[in-house]
Amino acid sequence: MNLTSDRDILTMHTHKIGFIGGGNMATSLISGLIASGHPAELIFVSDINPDTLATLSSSLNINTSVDNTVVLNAVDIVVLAVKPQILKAVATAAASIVQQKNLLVVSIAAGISQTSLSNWLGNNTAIVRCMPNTPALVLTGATALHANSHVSNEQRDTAESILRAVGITLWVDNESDLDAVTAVSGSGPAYYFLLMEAMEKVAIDLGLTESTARLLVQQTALGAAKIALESSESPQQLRERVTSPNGTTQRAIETFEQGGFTDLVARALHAARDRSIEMSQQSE
Ligand SMILES: NC(=O)C1=CN([C@@H]2O[C@H](COP(=O)(O)OP(=O)(O)OC[C@H]3O[C@@H](n4cnc5c(N)ncnc54)[C@H](OP(=O)(O)O)[C@@H]3O)[C@@H](O)[C@H]2O)C=CC1
Ligand SMILES: O=C(O)[C@@H]1CCC=N1
Repeated sequence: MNLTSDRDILTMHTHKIGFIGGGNMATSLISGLIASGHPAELIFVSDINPDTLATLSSSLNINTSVDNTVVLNAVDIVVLAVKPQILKAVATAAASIVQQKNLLVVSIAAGISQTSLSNWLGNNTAIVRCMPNTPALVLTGATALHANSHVSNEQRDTAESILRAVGITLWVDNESDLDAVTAVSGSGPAYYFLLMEAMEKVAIDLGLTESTARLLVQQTALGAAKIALESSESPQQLRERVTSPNGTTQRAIETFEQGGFTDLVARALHAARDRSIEMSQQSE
């Protein structure tokens, strides 16, 4: 947790926060909020799936309803956490309560623009669009936020303090930067998991047991991330420190580069960024 002031703590612990959609991301955010001290009784979630709600209710002791309007009526802030494809229907149905109660709306949907959200929720709605990531579950999330012109400074602080309870936060002035953020940190955990998945498989092929392979891969990922965060050196310098001349790492890195690793990473992130833009255009 990275709270910076008593005001942050007060803000996040007294607001009634609602989540529409109780899936992967909402669960990460809610778990993180509770782990960081937000009272469970001030958290409300709605979802179309009663089983999802039953699990959330029993594991986290929060308020649940299959009816989105029950949650909208109960809260001060609503986090829209459904899939982008169904956000239009959910937002349009929420619009009258959002306007009536002047709710602050926080959208975590990838590729849904401020323009679309305003069109669906009402043009004067205070909307913070943000892009978190799943490490929020373990209070190590990274979230970029963008506020529209109807969001007051106090509302900016409130929205940020919710996300800051589950990791680091930063604001982007240009909404279009969220497309790049989505490609880097929104989708990013999956890239590291893909590498871990591949390394684990090969470690087993090389003769290690499954449990040994997993433990070594996990601890190596943790160690690399920790040293990168704590060191003043760049990733390139840190990589070079591991790479003894003509040693094992050099052989592996050369193999990665011969396979076009850096170019492949570039193509993957461009593809994710382009998909985010495409989704925004399709939603408008
Ligand atoms: N997953 C990630 O890493 C990240 C996701 N995001 C964004 O977060 C949002 C949620 O993603 P994620 O949590 O992965 O998705 P999930 O599918 O896990 O969660 C969405 C939930 O909403 C439920 N739902 C569907 N229709 C409705 C409805 N009409 N009213 C209420 N709830 C409904 C779904 O139920 P059912 O499954 O039964 O349809 C599901 O439980 C997306 O917009 C995504 O772009 C942002 C950053 C990272
Ligand atoms: O894959 C997606 O579209 C979402 C957005 C970022 C992570 N998951």
